[in-house]
Amino acid sequence: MILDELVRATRDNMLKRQLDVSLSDLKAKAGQMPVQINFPFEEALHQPKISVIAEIKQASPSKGQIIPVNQFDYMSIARQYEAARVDLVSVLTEETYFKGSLDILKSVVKSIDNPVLRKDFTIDPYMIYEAKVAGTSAVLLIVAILDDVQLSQYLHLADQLGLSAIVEAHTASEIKRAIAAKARIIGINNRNLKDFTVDFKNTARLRALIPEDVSTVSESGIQTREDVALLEAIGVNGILVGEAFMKAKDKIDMFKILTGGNDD
Ligand SMILES: O=P(O)(O)OC[C@@H](O)[C@@H](O)c1c[nH]c2ccccc12
Repeated sequence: MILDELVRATRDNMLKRQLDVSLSDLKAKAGQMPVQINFPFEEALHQPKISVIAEIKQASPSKGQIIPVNQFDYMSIARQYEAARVDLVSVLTEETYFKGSLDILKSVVKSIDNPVLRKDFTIDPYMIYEAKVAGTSAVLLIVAILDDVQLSQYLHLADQLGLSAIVEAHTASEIKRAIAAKARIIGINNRNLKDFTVDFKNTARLRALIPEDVSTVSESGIQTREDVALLEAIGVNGILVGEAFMKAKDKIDMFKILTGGNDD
């Protein structure tokens, strides 16, 4: 299964990074950083309109290389997202299949004011400290690759560090586990990570299981104004859009298309 392979690669890469920077180094650095007690990532999801999380990724296991390597000017893409007035930015940091990195993340965080999500296969507290030290506002916790103890421990650690967490689910039982772990943001992944199919109907069904006081983000496969209108009708706080933005020559235009032109 692809998810097992992603977790394996993530662990290998993390072990390599640990040779350079130990957990205690990271903890010491994190201890010197301010805790963002206002959780800006969550604040940005609490608006009357749908919030847009624009993602920076050059490649993925389902699509391969999304844009040519020489067009992957992530600093420029980040600034275009900011100029388009997207609400939040997500940066893929998984190295092997998504060709991301912590360096990309750090550069993006420094170059824009938007709260930034570290998008990765979080499998160890080490990665949550890395996200904190990189200056991000949120991490991703994927229910399918964590047990219940890890899920609540990692949520608690993120909270202590002043980081928000998108807890990602794809099935009804995963949604239940996310709620039981007291997730404040649940990401419904429209893409099935086993066969890569995208299904908004599944999302509509799962949305109904999430209580009103939990924010919902719809993730993956969102390409058109019609897709977004459907998700607005289902009622989600935010959408996470990667490929459509990465392929768009004009990010400002794409933002206007997706949101129906209301840039308030
Ligand atoms: O490029 P898309 O189809 O708009 O999808 C973005 C995002 O949802 C996708 O990158 C994603 C969703 N969940 C993930 C978990 C890990 C890595 C990546 C992802």
